[in-house]
Amino acid sequence: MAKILAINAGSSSLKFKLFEMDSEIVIAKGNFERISLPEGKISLSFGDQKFESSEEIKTHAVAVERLLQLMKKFKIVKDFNEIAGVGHRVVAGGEYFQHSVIVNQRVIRQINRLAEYAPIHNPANLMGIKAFKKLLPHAVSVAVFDTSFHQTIPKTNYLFSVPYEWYQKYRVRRYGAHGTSHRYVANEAAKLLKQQLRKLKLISCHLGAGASICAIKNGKSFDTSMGFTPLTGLTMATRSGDTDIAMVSFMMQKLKMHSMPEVIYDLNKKSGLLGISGISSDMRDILAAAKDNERAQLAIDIFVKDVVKYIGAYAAEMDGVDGIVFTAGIGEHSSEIRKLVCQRLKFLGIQLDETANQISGKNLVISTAASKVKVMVIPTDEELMIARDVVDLMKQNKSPEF
Ligand SMILES: Nc1ncnc2c1ncn2[C@@H]1O[C@H](COP(=O)(O)OP(=O)(O)O)[C@@H](O)[C@H]1O
Ligand SMILES: CC(=O)OP(=O)(O)O
Ligand SMILES: [Mg+2]
Repeated sequence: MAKILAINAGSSSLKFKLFEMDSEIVIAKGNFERISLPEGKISLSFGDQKFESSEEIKTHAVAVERLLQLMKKFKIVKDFNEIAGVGHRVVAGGEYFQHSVIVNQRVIRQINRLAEYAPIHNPANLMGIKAFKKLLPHAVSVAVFDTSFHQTIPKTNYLFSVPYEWYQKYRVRRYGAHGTSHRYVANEAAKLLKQQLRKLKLISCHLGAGASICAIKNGKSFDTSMGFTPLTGLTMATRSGDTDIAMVSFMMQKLKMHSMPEVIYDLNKKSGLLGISGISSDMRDILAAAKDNERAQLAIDIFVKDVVKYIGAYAAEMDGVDGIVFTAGIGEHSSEIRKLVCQRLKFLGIQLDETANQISGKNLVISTAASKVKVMVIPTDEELMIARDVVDLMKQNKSPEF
């Protein structure tokens, strides 16, 4: 038995869970939301106690600092040395990290090198790793990569149609992201449907601030919407999703920018829901404004269209689909977006159960019994997957705690 901390830094959030392992009991959990937006939100729960606060959270570094402060203040652990292992989500592992690993100096250097593969994520992930290594030097530190699950994608689906040498020499290819989440919900979906995962064709829609869709065939990632970096695929909170990259040099000239990365920064940080609506990157703000704001409505319409487009494409690629899963911030909580998507999937024989669709944050089938494809809401649990990987690695390394 040991206490394991799982840290999940997303683009707009920092989530954590403290587990008692192997029992998987959650001792404490929390979410730092709306990082770098007005009205940041902190919510923690531990035992029967709760703490909530609205405060500005400028960066992920501020969130980590505040988390440590609150853990001390509320004595979430009596002594930090009780924590035997800390697992961190790392978005990009390239082809280098096919599985989770124990972090050492070499791993830190490699994650740093891979920052170009996830420029707005890997640096925040690394900052978390370093902060906790400093605080808990004796705990085993583990990196769990978003890209690992997608290593099963066949070449036809991961290669871009660019000179083949780009892949051979420089490993330019589709890596995808959110793999830990897609892997988790696929397993839960099979349980919910009481079927064997290896016999199912699933489409997992991870719709958060970052959003990606994954075609999962026989339990394995078969295709996914994110590309070389997490910039492509769907319209996201601040990311453009699919675009024509020829616009990059064109816009560099028009905006009198000095380098391509400046334009790519705008595609990562000023585009998507924020870029279209002009009001916010947060779907909650956009839904609230849409009634009398044409551009907010347009942002919703484009987001929904993208989700529908990828579901259609992946159903075609897999030659059918048995189940569609909605997960992550928008997918778990917005019945409105789920309804808008499902209304446009009637051609697949999908029928939404409007009452079931009111669910938020709980595993549930939200399609009717007659629906040809089962639609599900499954709250993701990247933190649990991270904690399990930490324990597995600790056992392999014969850590005394296990
Ligand atoms: N009730 C809700 N309705 C619509 N969108 C929501 C709701 N709750 C959360 N969201 C959206 O979910 C996003 C955060 O998703 P999450 O998966 O937690 O983020 P991250 O990508 O940072 O991990 C927010 O940007 C917000 O737009
Ligand atoms: C990869 C990615 O987009 O992650 P997040 O959704 O947490 O921003
Ligand atoms: Mg996330």
